[in-house]
Amino acid sequence: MMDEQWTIQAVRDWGDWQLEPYIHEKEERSAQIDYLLTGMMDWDYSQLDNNRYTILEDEKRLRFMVAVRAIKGGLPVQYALGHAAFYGREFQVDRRVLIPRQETEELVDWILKDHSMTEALTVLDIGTGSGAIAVSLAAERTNWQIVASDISADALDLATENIAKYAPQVKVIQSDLFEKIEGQFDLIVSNPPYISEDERDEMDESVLLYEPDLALFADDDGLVLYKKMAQSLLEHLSPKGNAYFEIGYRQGQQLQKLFADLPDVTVELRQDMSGHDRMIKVSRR
Ligand SMILES: C[S@@+](CC[C@H](N)C(=O)[O-])C[C@H]1O[C@@H](n2cnc3c(N)ncnc32)[C@H](O)[C@@H]1O
Repeated sequence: MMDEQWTIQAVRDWGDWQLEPYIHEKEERSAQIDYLLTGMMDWDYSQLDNNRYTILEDEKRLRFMVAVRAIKGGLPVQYALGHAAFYGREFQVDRRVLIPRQETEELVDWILKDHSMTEALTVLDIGTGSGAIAVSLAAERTNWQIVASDISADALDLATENIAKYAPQVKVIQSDLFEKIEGQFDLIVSNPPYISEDERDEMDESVLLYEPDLALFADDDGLVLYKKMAQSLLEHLSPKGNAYFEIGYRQGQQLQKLFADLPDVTVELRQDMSGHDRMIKVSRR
């Protein structure tokens, strides 16, 4: 039974009022509400603006209200919606995987700018999570042979859905770093967990509460997985191959040194759009 008629603008205002005590900045509240509505309606932002006085069907209004209540409890909007935007595509996400971040899009961009479609490359993505990196590369470079790996079977179950949707050619392997990986690759890419335990206090509560620890934290000041990958990197990187890593903004100097100690490589450190050290490329000479 339909009790009330709610326009899009009315639910937007309701959402804003609900979230005000939790998300203090108006702009941030509006961004989350509009992200939720466009995602639910499968609209772009101009459609949302043009449909302000459209009546929202009851089932969608209830879904929106449930999602807003979950966001009030700290649930990231992408988990509430069930998907997140990454490099122009919507990836299914839930609490099994990290929500893919903008900084990681910059890493993908670096790789794509370095390598055109004319090169037929083999690629390994270590710690694929939702599959965001592997799928984006595979969708943009359809002739590349790409393996997506993760230690987490749960993450790989979800990655498999994103792979099926956008890039069914990507192969999936469950592996602790290189443990189950055979052979060499022209490109190795990884955005491993790199947050040190003592950074917990600086982190958003919603990240700590909802995103998987396995995707966030690493021992040895967040460096342990890079150190392990460095040990086997040259065994798995083709001659003239390149490896790209996302890194924590305080880890640039240490990681540059770690990789530069490998024989016959060059190392390049790059900053993200905010000017923080964020990515490293290791090239075999
Ligand atoms: C920071 S998330 C990155 C997810 C995705 N690649 C992205 O950029 O959005 C790190 C991923 O590494 C995985 N991981 C953690 N330890 C690992 C290990 N020892 N071997 C392989 N994957 C690991 C986690 O399960 C998680 O999916």
